[in-house]
Parts: sequence; C-alpha cells; structure tokens
Amino acid sequence: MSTPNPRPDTPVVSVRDLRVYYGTPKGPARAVDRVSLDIRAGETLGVVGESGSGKSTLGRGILGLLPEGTGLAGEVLYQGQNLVGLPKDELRKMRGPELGLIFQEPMTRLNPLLRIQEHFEETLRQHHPKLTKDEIRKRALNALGRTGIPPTRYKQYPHEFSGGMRQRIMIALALVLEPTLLIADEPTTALDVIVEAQIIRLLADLKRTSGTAVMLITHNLGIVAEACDRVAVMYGGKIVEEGNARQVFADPQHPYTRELLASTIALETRELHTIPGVPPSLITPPPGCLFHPRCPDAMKICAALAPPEEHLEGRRRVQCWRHAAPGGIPAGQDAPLEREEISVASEA
Ligand SMILES: Nc1ncnc2c1ncn2[C@@H]1O[C@H](COP(=O)(O)OP(=O)(O)OP(=O)(O)O)[C@@H](O)[C@H]1O
Repeated sequence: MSTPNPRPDTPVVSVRDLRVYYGTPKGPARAVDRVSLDIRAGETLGVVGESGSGKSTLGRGILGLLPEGTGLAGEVLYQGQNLVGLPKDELRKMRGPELGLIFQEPMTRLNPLLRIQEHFEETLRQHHPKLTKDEIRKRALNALGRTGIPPTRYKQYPHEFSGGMRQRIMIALALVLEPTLLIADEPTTALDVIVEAQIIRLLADLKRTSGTAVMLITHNLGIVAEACDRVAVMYGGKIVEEGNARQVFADPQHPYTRELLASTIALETRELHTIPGVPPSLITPPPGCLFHPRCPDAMKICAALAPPEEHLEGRRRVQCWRHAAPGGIPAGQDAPLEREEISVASEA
C-alpha cells in the first residue's frame, strides 16, 4: 500500500534543480537543465512542449529510469527522501506501490504469454506477498472495473484486446497498487479520440478519488486543458512557464507558450501557424534565452544573458526577460533584437 502523504499541503514530490545529461559523441546533451517543480496530492501537472524539449527525460529522471551512463544531478524529494542517488534496487521496490508509471506502447509492456489475471497476480504478489488469490482477484477486478474492463475478460490474453483496451489494462495495473505519484507519458498517443477521452476522464477521477499526484506528459494541449490543474511548459530542457492551467492558457506570459498555443489553435482551425525556426541544440545551445532566436519579442539582452525566473501571483512563474523586475535590464538592452541579429544568433 502506498504511504499516505502526512500533510496534504506539502508536495508529494519536489524536484529541485534537476539536470539530466545524455552522453553523445559531440558532447553532453542537456535534455533536462535545472528543472524545479512540485506536485501535491490530488494534483495533476501537465508537461507540454515541442518534440525533443525533454518531457520524457524529465519523467524518467524523476523515476530513475534513465539509460546506463546518463548524467543525473539535483534532487527529487519524494516525501522527504531524495531519489537521486538512491540504490537501484531500492528505487525498483518503490516503483509500483509508490511511484507508478504509464507509458505508451502497451503491447510491449504486457507479456503475450500471460493472461490478464496472471499480470495482476504477478504485480500484486511482488509488492504484497501476503495477499490471497481471492484478495488479488477482488483488487484486480476493482481496478479493471474503474478502467471500464468487465470481469468476464479477466482470463483473456493481451492479444484478445484492442489497443485502447490494452492501454486501459496497463493503467489498471498501475492503479491496482495505488501509487502516491503517477507519471503518465503520452498515455493516449495512438489511441482514437473516444478512448483518449475515456482515459483522460479516468486519470481525472483517479486524483479525485485517491489523491494521487499525477504528472501527465503530452503533446496535446487540449488534454491538459481538460485534465490538468497545472501546466509546465518545457523548452530546450527548461521549464519556461508554469502555473494554473486555466490561467496559463487564458493569458500566457512566455512568448513560447503563446506561440505553442497559437500553433495548436491553428491545427484545430486548419489555419497555418507554426513557430518559425527550430528547437535549440541541447549540445551547443544558443547564448542567452534559448528561445531568443525564434522569439517575436526578443530584446538585445535576450541574446546575451539567460533570463531570471520571475514568480508571479498565484504559484505562477516565468523565465523571460520581459518579466524582469524594474531596473533589471541594463540601459539600452531592452531595445528589440534586430532581425539580422536574430538570424545570426540562430546560425550560431
Ligand atoms: N538515450 C539518449 N541519448 C542521447 N540523447 C537522447 C537520448 N534520449 C533522448 N535524447 C535526446 O534528449 C532530448 C529530449 O528527449 P525527450 O524524449 O525527453 O523529449 P520529449 O520532449 O519527450 O520528446 P517527444 O515529445 O518527441 O517524446 C532530445 O533531443 C533527444 O534526442
């Protein structure tokens, strides 16, 4: 059984200054660069950003599921304990009952030779060896029921289910252990929109009924608007804006968030709006703000110095020079970045 959070207002997980560097032949790629965030009990944090911005790496870094040799530094405080540097077998024991995870591609995670029943038996016995077969069945059917899978299918094999059903089984397998923190990485990619809506509803129910803290990694801003309390926007391995999801969507404070939202709306209305330029190199990032080569609001200082993180009202923060405190930008540095300077910077 998961450990109850002793104080509901204290975060279930606090990530501080997390850095994840992948070794590449050209040097380290800073896939997650000094990320801090908190998730409280019963809260769902959506993590959004373009492909390659470091979303999955952040989720895997929190759970200690990175390839051998990956550089990991900073803190992941889970109920007061730092998971960074914890021995692998201790982390493995926590995965499941404390730290749940759901990935896409359910077929690669379910064993085709085992019935659904056996999957539940294996999962539950591993963490609760004293449970009887009857208790396991009861818990499993309850978790399956919550995901809309009838008890009549308990003895079937994975190949007898559709992709959406298999994903629900994966979610049920995560839920049955009642994790305190659940990280769901693109859980609905490759599913049709109806199944997607069911799964999102399920995740929303989960936090309401069991107080699980959820991190939902997705490309889909519509899902975040529907299912998340808070949203963190990632760009080039950093969280550039974070806050209440409604407030961020209604009134984005970072130019990147604004552009990301505009490109999503454009997709829905079939207009053409893409963010010009390409995401930054994580090996040789541009100087200053990582977004400055693509930013329509860039000022001179943006090409020279990384922006400070400013805390706005209501647990909201943004890393953008436009929000610097009065007097924070040296004279003349707030002039618009010339176009020529923009293109030079983006070639750098
Ligand atoms: N094992 C690895 N070795 C080297 N680089 C990697 C490795 N895994 C990921 N990367 C790089 O790290 C960066 C972040 O990748 P990550 O998968 O975390 O991004 P993402 O935002 O989740 O992208 P997507 O939305 O496409 O899943 C990318 O530039 C990616 O190429």
